[in-house]
Amino acid sequence: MVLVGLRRFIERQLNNYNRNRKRSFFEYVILATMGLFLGAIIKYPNRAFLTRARPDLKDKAVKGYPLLGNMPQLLKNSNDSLGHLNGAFKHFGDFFSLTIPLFGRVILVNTPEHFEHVLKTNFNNYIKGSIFRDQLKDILGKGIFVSDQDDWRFHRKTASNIFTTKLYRQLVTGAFQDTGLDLCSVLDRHRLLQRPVDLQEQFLKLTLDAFGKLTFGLEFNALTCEGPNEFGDAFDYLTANVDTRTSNPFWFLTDRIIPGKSRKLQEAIGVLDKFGYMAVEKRRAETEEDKASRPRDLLDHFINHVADDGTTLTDVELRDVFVNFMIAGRDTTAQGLSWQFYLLMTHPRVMKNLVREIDTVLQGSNAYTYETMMHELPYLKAVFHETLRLYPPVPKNVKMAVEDDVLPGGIRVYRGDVIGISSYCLGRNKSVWGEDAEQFVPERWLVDYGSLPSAAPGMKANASPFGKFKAESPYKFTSFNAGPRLCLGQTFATLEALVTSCMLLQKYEFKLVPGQAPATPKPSVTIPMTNPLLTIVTARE
Ligand code: HEM
Repeated sequence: MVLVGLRRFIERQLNNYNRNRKRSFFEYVILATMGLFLGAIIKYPNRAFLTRARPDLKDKAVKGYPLLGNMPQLLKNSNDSLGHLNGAFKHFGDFFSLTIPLFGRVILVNTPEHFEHVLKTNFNNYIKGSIFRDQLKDILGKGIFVSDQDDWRFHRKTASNIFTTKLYRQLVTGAFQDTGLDLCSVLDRHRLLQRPVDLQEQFLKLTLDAFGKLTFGLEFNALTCEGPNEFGDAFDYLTANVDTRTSNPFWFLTDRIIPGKSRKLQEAIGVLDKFGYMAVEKRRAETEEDKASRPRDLLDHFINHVADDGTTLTDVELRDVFVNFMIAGRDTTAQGLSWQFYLLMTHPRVMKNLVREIDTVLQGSNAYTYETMMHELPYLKAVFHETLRLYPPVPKNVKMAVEDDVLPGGIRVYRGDVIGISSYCLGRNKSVWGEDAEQFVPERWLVDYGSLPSAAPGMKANASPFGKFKAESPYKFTSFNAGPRLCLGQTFATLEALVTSCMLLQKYEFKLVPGQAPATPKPSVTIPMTNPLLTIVTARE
């Protein structure tokens, strides 16, 4: 249709020209628009409009389309964006560049030196920025994940108050065991009915219950109540749908055009709002007596904050705190546990070693103390870290340059450029992790592994036979981020995952339901699995 119209229009113009006839105003406008369009195509033959030509990146630029740059490729590959990103690094090496309309130039980097530069050395120059904020503001509001500079400092400082060793000591012997026991009841029910269980679903319920209660005083009871999980479902819908905004710069239009999408988004956001405001309202209504009867939690710290000018946080700001922390505390650890159990079930040798370590160290007890979890189970810690290396719950991230800069290796960055970093790709980079980078090998995290006889002199009878855990530089293992914005919940998440793993592996054996396709990451801002993790659970002999 458009092409036929265009052809007729050109024919008419040629006739007019031959007959020396005057053109209408409308025809002049169309001709001028066509001229501008043609000029723009000549100016931006293979990159997005309004982006700067970068001859210095010629060999590192993914060839794009006139005016649209690399947007068509991103949209085409959006079902496996991590796989394609990883493939591009394999092709281009340590860095490459894309252009996207409205987002501008994106430079993607993939070495520890680049991560260190962006996340620490020149931290102040690389902010979340307006593109990222706009994409997420209807969900995350002005919370910690989308804030920069003073706003971010306020959130970080206020939240840091709760992440103390005292809290961790209480959690490992209290709340984490309580939710672990609830999960065991669910597994027992499935076991007795000989029904497979979706472990991914159950881990999401576990972290929701633990985090909701500990930080905002909300009893979700997701594990103990069967039936739909209103909060969890809304959350999953949003994280999956928001991810498309990173590859589609016109998301603000398409979200409205796709039938029903805008309504569904609003409904899901409404569910988060409902729970957020409920937590705030409940807390504001508490008596002094109620307050004294429970430990201070995250919401207390934010609700009691008084700024220098005497103002306190509004309900909307507290709702944003709620949503940001729920996304941090629920999805990440649950996904870490899901991928860990998947990898254990598909690597029986590792599973066997891990069960041996847990049995040796804990001797059948539930002495999940802070010290035991942090220092006496090196193989378990290695398994968890190796899982997060291959399947980081925050697999990709972007930063925006405030000023011109030069990255390691001499890569020029101009103000407004976007820097893309991916823990998923760095974790699979062979020049960083070795030829076996894409294999699941927990032993890479251990020292003295295999060199100690099982009962070496001076060794405790219940010491782990697997040596010691060796932490990596946070710029090489970036799954918890690094620098000033290092994950605030790193120890919290590690302890929750370790206690839960011990409780489950002491009691049960886990086998994948046969015939399932290999697990793959589902497109999302985090890294859920595409399909349920259907598992057969049996009691250990
Ligand atoms: C395996 C579990 C977890 C992983 C892999 C993880 C990873 C990360 C990553 C990569 C970031 C940086 C995100 C960004 O800048 O956009 C981050 C930030 C953060 N995480 Fe975690 N996280 C985990 C669990 C948790 C938990 C359980 C909590 C809360 C208890 C938490 C609290 C936070 C907070 C508050 C931030 C923002 C820090 C800041 O911007 O200063 N995380 N996390």
